[in-house]
Amino acid sequence: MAGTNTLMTLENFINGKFVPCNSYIDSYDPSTGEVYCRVPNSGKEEIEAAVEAARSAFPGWSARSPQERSKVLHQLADLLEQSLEELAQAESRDQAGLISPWNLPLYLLTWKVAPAIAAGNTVIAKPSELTSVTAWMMCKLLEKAGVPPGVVNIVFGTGPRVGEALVAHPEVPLISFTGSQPTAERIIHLSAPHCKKLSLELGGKNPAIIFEDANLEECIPTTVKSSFANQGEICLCTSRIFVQRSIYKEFLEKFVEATRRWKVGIPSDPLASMGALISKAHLEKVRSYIKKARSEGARILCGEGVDTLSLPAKNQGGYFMLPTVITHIKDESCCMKEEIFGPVTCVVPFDSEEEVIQRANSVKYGLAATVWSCNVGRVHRVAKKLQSGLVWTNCWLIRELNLPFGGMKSSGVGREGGKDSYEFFTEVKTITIKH
Ligand SMILES: NC(=O)C1=CN([C@@H]2O[C@H](COP(=O)(O)OP(=O)(O)OC[C@H]3O[C@@H](n4cnc5c(N)ncnc54)[C@H](O)[C@@H]3O)[C@@H](O)[C@H]2O)C=CC1
Ligand SMILES: N/C(=C\C=C\C(=O)O)C(=O)O
Repeated sequence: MAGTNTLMTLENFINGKFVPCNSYIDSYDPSTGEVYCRVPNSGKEEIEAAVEAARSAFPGWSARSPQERSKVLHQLADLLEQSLEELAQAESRDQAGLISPWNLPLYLLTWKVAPAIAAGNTVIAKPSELTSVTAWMMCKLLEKAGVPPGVVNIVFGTGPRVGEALVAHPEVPLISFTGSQPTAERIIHLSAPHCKKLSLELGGKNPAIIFEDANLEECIPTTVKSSFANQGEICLCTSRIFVQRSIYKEFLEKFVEATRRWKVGIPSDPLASMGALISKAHLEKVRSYIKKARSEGARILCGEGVDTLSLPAKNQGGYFMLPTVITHIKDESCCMKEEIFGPVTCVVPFDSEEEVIQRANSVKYGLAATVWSCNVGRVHRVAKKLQSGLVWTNCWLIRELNLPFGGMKSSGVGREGGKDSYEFFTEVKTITIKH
């Protein structure tokens, strides 16, 4: 870090060294709306240097045995664990290549970096310009962990400038990206001339299907969490809740009551379940969906425009909003079709199993779904018919990192995690020897 007034100033990490940049962009603290850090505005020049570093480091790193690489990764994991509190503090401040988004910054970065280098690759990572701090903090641990210079290079900056320079570089053969579908389209376009290998983890419009025999005592708190965890800014969050008509009224009353208890607060508030959204522009985008729903005749049962949010004076400029529940909305509404990526969820009734499967599958996305029922046969039947890369039944976000992770349809291409990451980050070679 270089000191500039009181603002934290990040530097790129290339070939094992922190390198300053010619220009910088401001990064905002979402809980106050104030600039708190400057992030390198890197471009082609920095990508050239990072590619050269990664290329030079590759022969040595890939020649090491898996056991040697594993030792280094375990050392890095231990160091990250020792810095957990510091990293959590930093991430709650800006919360938020391998091209990663802003919503789970360090998790999504390490989720890609670890399997890539474990398999013997060298990497260039570009974290989101909105949440770069914890990636930069991790760079400080790489040398200590024994990661040789050039094996992990981190270049900060915007998507159109440095992201595109990385994606289009002819010597970068493989891209793992998590983010939005329009950006994925651009990455496919830019990488097509080089036939690059791509892994794309994109958005979702995830349904929760709640049958009349569901255990509501478990289903309601879990569905509040699946809708509003991390401000609804997780690609796996629920945003369409289908409830069987016979329990619709009871479910809604209890769900709205539980949503009102989902406390919005500042990062230091230990009772808060939800903080500020990532940016002013994103907050406005999320609010615009609620406005649209209202104009279509939908009802807002709690949250935005209905309840009052009280915040300390210094956080009045922060990007906060209340968790919001929408009902009386048509399946054709953009709120039921598009990824909002905020603390907004729609609740609608259904009558039959066939009908709800068809409606749940009627969007372009196919990432995650939950199914709630005590009938084991039904749970299996429905889970099988859902067009969804991940289905949780009577639970949400139970994660085993070795299981395949990824979506169908517009939710992505490929799977990551365990064996799938290993296959993505390696090439199979067939050698036929005649003797
Ligand atoms: N995992 C997910 O499903 C995520 C979905 N989103 C969705 O995307 C919407 C917009 O969020 P953004 O942060 O703008 O997502 P984004 O897709 O624009 O950004 C994700 C990453 O890609 C980079 N990027 C952007 N344009 C690029 C380009 N042309 N070439 C290479 N890299 C590029 C960004 O700098 C960032 O590191 C959200 O509202 C949400 O709906 C956002 C983040 C994660
Ligand atoms: N990829 C995302 C979340 C992953 C969560 C998990 O692996 O459990 C995302 O929100 O972009």
